[in-house]
Amino acid sequence: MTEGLHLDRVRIFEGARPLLEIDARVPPGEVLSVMGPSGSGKSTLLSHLMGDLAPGFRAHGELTLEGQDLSGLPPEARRLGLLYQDPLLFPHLSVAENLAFGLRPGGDRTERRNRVEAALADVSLEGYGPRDPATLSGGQAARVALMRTLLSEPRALLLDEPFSKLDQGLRDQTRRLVFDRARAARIPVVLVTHDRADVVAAGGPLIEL
Ligand SMILES: Nc1ncnc2c1ncn2[C@@H]1O[C@H](COP(=O)(O)OP(=O)(O)OP(=O)(O)O)[C@@H](O)[C@H]1O
Repeated sequence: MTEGLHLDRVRIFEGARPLLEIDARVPPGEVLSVMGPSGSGKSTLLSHLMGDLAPGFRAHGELTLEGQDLSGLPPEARRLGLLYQDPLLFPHLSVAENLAFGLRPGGDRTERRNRVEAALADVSLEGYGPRDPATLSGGQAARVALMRTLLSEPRALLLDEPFSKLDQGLRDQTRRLVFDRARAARIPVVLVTHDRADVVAAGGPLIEL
């Protein structure tokens, strides 16, 4: 099987200290959940997938996405989407400009604007384009961040506790949105979380570090 994301005997060391070892296959549209105590290396694993390990860490093993070996690729060539706890919208750009930032190059002005507007409508934020991101609620900002990431057409989605700051109702709604979108786009997802409810909602396998 060459589809999806494969982590084959991936081992990460912090200096000489073994930090983690993981072996997993994530088919398109499926969510692999990763849990573990603080400091067990969950965020480091995502950095490794992004091709952005901090100095002092090294990794062995193979990372393959859609049959392509990721190891030799710089972060931007991997085309992965990463969402954090904080939406990290650019404060000096409007909501629409934040979304346009996610768009891949190409298409004329009208087409790009239409795609941004469609993305806003998709998450019930019609008319929010000109807004300053600072005026958005937590849930609205999370939806904009998700759409900005999806507009970049990532080949896989990496989630670092993206729901943990949302209140209960919003958390359920936002995670459903993320998982549904990933399934529809058939992109594999790696979800780092401390919340068992995320794992249940994700419906895929769980690895505990
Ligand atoms: N940028 C960095 N530079 C140096 N060491 C780091 C860096 N980021 C993390 N570490 C170290 O790497 C190890 C793993 O940390 P990591 O953040 O991956 O854990 P985590 O499982 O994501 O923890 P948490 O649940 O608290 O977010 C820890 O020993 C931590 O101190």
